[in-house]
Amino acid sequence: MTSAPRDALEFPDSDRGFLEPHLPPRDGSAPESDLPFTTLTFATSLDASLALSPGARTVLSGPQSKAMTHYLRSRHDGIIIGVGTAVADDPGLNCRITGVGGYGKPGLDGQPRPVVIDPTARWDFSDDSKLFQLCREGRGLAPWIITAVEKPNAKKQALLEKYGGRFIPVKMLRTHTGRHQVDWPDLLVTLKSNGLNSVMVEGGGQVIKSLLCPLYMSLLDSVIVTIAPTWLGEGGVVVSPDRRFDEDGNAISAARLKNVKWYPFGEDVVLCGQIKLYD
Ligand SMILES: NC(=O)c1ccc[n+]([C@@H]2O[C@H](COP(=O)([O-])OP(=O)(O)OC[C@H]3O[C@@H](n4cnc5c(N)ncnc54)[C@H](O)[C@@H]3O)[C@@H](O)[C@H]2O)c1
Ligand SMILES: Nc1nc(=O)c(N)c(NC[C@H](O)[C@H](O)[C@H](O)COP(=O)(O)O)[nH]1
Repeated sequence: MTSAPRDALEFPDSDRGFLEPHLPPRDGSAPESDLPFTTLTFATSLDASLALSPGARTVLSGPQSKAMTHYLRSRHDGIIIGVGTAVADDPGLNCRITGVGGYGKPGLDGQPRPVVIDPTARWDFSDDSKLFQLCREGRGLAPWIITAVEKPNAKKQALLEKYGGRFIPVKMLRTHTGRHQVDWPDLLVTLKSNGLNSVMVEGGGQVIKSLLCPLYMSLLDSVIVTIAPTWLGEGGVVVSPDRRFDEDGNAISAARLKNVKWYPFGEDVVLCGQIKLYD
């Protein structure tokens, strides 16, 4: 073991057991499936906000649930975020649990692949971006950027490739409001065929909303939500999927979990479950 960096987090064995039924199998996802094991995980306030505003990095998780999120990162091959989160947070998207590669262990074993959905390749990353600092220090992997642009900016591409990352062009649909919409099954199949047997989707709001729709929610194998005891107030980035309607036109819930377990964790509570599918 090499010594762990100062930002290393501890996540004791005694805290790990409860998560096991909600995690990808240790030997990878079902080999016969084209899809990776897919977990939706995020932290929310009591008023369903992920952040104070779309551009604001907002700490919600307490120390224990933050360490839990990093443990989840060690148990997935990839982390998916939207470009809004990349721009707002300048994230590291690595795993900082003691014992993984770069945190007490040589190599990058246990480090997930960051995957950023960026339809127009607008993320203006540079050598100073946190992700690349971590790559230089041997503490994280370079991102894959999922884009609808066929020929992204050559300078950005060179920088990305210098660290072992890349742009992955995919076909995207457009919503009725003109927004890009990734074809989730297609993206997940692409990620699995590139070696990611499990992925966790961390957010932000638009990414989560796009998954929690009738067309795509069945792709989720597991949902793990940290609920922090705070209200962020109006103007936050809210997790609020589109409503569904029954055959009589009455509004019904947008999505619901089944097999639910609640675990108090420090001052937070961690909610684990699976998407309940409707007929
Ligand atoms: N609390 C948490 O767990 C958590 C997690 C992640 C992000 N956040 C916060 O959320 C905020 C960002 O959320 P947001 O909703 O503004 O941005 P986002 O991260 O969801 O990114 C939005 C952008 O990503 C792309 N995108 C998203 N979904 C897509 C899809 N299905 N198809 C194609 N492109 C898609 C689009 O370009 C869109 O403009 C930040 O403040 C961040 O700190 C919090
Ligand atoms: N679990 C969790 N609790 C939080 O309080 C919070 N703000 C996030 N946010 C999720 C987001 O996807 C990434 O955590 C950030 O983008 C930063 O990532 P890093 O920590 O730099 O690796 N996630």
